[in-house]
Amino acid sequence: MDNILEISGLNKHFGKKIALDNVGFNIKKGHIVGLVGPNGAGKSTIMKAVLGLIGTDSGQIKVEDELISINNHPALEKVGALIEYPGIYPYMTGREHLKLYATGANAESNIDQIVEELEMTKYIQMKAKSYSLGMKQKLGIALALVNKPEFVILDEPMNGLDPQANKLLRELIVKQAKAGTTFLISSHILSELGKIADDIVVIEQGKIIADAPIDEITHADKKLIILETSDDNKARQILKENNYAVADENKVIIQQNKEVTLAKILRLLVESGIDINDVKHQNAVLEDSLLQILKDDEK
Ligand SMILES: Nc1ncnc2c1ncn2[C@@H]1O[C@H](COP(=O)(O)OP(=O)(O)OP(=O)(O)O)[C@@H](O)[C@H]1O
Repeated sequence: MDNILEISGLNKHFGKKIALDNVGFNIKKGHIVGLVGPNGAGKSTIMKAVLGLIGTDSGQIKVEDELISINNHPALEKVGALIEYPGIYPYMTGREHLKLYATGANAESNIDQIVEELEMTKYIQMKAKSYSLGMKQKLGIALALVNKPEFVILDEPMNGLDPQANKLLRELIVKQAKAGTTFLISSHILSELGKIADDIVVIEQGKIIADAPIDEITHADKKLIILETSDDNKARQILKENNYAVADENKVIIQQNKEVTLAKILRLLVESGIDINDVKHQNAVLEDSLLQILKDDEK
């Protein structure tokens, strides 16, 4: 079986509010999947349903081919999770928290390993009441990972982390995914998610509106050409008159593809008396692609 998670036809109401509307998607083993969408779209609700923390009205969730519900979650022994704010007790040390969670014969060495990997050694023996937001967040991530689960669900794991901690977390996630661990991660920090995700699932108002490999979502095959010219306004106007799709920005930005080549664009502009001062290439970033997907869906 290739999929670690299979969700189909999932519906959930909170009173009259539809939180999940016929949600379905699968996650392949060893993949890092980003779950993205606006505030209140339904990301946390999906994660809680997968963890059997909330019931749903209808639909199916399977982890490792086993059905999950609020009353039945045998497969969840293989799952580690950080959902919203980690439950942290101020008068316990970080290490005591990890001891509460760690199970199995290798519990102590697993604790040592995750503390070292997340660079928490300096403060792991201190009471959690002295922890900063980022230190608490790291402890929450450590709790999700300490038992080396096969499937990890992280809701906004980058919250409160500084750039160095973010990098550490990214590297750890990629390393574990290479070793076979699967990740479902929600984050509003798309620049961070975009660096590690294999696949992206986009949710809006409870509906899945896109579900594809990240290269497809960001059109990695189509680069942007960014020009600096002697007259950017005139350059944009000429390109538009010649049916090129030009972004309405201060710069001159055109999406490159098989038909739209740099050579054709430069020739057209130079022949129109415009000097080219600089040419840059840029891959579309996840944030822009997501905004476009949400805009298209609105239409
Ligand atoms: N316990 C609850 N009672 C009532 N409404 C809820 C409850 N939990 C979630 N909702 C509603 O369900 C919808 C989806 O919420 P959810 O927390 O899943 O969104 P989200 O995508 O995680 O948002 P964010 O990015 O802001 O964290 C929202 O409209 C929210 O108000």
